[in-house]
Amino acid sequence: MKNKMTPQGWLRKFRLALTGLIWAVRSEGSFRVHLPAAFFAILLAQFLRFDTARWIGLVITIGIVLVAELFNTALETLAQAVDDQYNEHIKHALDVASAAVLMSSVVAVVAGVLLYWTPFWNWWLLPTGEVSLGTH
Ligand SMILES: Nc1ncnc2c1ncn2[C@@H]1O[C@H](COP(=O)(O)OP(=O)(O)OP(=O)(O)O)[C@@H](O)[C@H]1O
Repeated sequence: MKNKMTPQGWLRKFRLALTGLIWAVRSEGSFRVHLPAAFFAILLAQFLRFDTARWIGLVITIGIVLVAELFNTALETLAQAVDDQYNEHIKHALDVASAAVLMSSVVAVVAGVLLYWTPFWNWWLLPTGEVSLGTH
C-alpha cells in the first residue's frame, strides 16, 4: 500500500478538504444563514467579553452546527448521484441527515442561552443597578 502520510499527502488532503468546504458553502443555502449567525455570535461574545471557558463552549457549538451541515450537504450530493428517482433508503438517509442538522441547531440554541445569559444580564444591569449575576 502506498504511504500517503507524507507532507505532500497531507497538503493534498488539506487542499481537497478546502475545495469541499468552499463548494459546500457556495452550493448549500443553509450556510448563508449559519455563517452570518456564527459571525454575529462571535462578535457578541467579543462585545460581552467572554471568558476562556465560554469561548471554548462557543467554538464547539459553532463547530457542531457547521460539521452537521457539511455532512448533510455531502449526503444530499451523494444521494443525487446514486439515484434521482424516489428511493426509500435515500429518503431515510436524507431524513436522518436533516435530523442531525436539526439536533445541532437545538443544541446551539440551548448552548446559546447558557453561554450568553449571565454575560448579557451583567452587561445590561451593571451600568444602572450595579447588580451582578456572577460569572456562572
Ligand atoms: N431520491 C430520493 N428518494 C426519496 N426521497 C428523497 C429523495 N431525494 C430527496 N428526498 C426526500 O426529500 C427530502 C429533502 O431532500 P433534498 O435533498 O431535496 O433536501 P432539501 O430539502 O432541498 O435540503 P437543502 O435545502 O438543505 O438542500 C429528504 O429529506 C427526503 O425525505
